[in-house]
Amino acid sequence: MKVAVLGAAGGIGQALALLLKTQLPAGSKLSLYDIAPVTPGVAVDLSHIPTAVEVKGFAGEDPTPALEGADVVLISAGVARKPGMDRSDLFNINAGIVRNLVEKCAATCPKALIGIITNPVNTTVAIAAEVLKAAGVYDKNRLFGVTTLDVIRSETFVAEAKGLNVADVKVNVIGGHSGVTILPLLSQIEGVSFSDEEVAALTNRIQNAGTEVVEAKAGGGSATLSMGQAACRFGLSLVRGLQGEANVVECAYVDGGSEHADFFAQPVLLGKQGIEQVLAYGEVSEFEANARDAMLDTLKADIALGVDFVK
Ligand SMILES: NC(=O)C1=CN([C@@H]2O[C@H](COP(=O)(O)OP(=O)(O)OC[C@H]3O[C@@H](n4cnc5c(N)ncnc54)[C@H](O)[C@@H]3O)[C@@H](O)[C@H]2O)C=CC1
Ligand SMILES: O=C([O-])CC(=O)C(=O)O
Repeated sequence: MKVAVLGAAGGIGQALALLLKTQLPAGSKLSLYDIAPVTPGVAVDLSHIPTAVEVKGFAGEDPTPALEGADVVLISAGVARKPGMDRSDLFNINAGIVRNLVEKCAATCPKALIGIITNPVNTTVAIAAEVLKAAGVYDKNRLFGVTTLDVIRSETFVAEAKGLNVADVKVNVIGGHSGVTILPLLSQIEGVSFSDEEVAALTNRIQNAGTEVVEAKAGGGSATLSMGQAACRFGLSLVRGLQGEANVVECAYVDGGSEHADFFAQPVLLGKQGIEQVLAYGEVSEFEANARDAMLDTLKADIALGVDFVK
């Protein structure tokens, strides 16, 4: 199994690469690419860790050598937020970066599963889909917006608030990956109940958790370490699905035939071809149904921005 990380010299990329070096199955290959000249050095550094995962690093303008034979491509290349910025403020720079990198994926590894981390995810995934369509290689079951950070944040915050073992807390997060489009389905969590005030406060914290990190880092970037962990969890799930493991389920932002929008984050069953089955997200509370319906104009506008950018 070969996993490529594009943006591998960045804050997320390096954390993700470290976790993949130590957690990918034995015999895997890890391919690191970034425009930053340090990237081959990041690979040399990681290569001294004694695991049976081969690491290679590539820098420069062309990601092609890193993408050859890739089964999974995780893209975190681009710029991150500073205080006062919204994720949509990243569009001007990151849209072009994602478009160019996905063009290279289409040409070099058209069957790879592609996970987009680069913000604004609601829009960059739509850009990736249009690029793949234009190249004639689009398969909706192989493209994912990585929303796992919203899931792990929800699990962490709920466990903290309710004094639970975090390993036992599972939360579906649906919608998209910014502000009001992030909707944790707290009503579904087994064995806990929340007051209306708790639901409102927890939902708000999860929706604004990215900003919480951006402000705490005070100009030094956004979430990198927790995102590295989230992307590693998601990337390993893609690999486990590809290897034929049963019952691998993750929430992700996908073109899954949702009644709500062309792309919508919801649980998907992963398999040898990427998405094996898009799963229903289940019963929701009245609060959640209202929040879901209220986000749709924002989400659809974010998607349209990406489609228009490519067309
Ligand atoms: N999906 C999610 O939940 C999350 C997404 N993000 C997003 O991930 C992205 C990366 O964040 P960080 O790693 O913190 O940023 P960073 O600035 O630390 O790293 C970005 C890396 O991308 C590289 N890069 C820029 N243009 C490139 C290109 N054309 N080809 C290859 N590499 C290129 C840079 O050299 C840099 O090493 C941002 O857009 C951020 O908003 C961040 C946190 C969570
Ligand atoms: O908030 C940001 O800019 C980075 C991000 O997507 C997150 O931490 O969820």
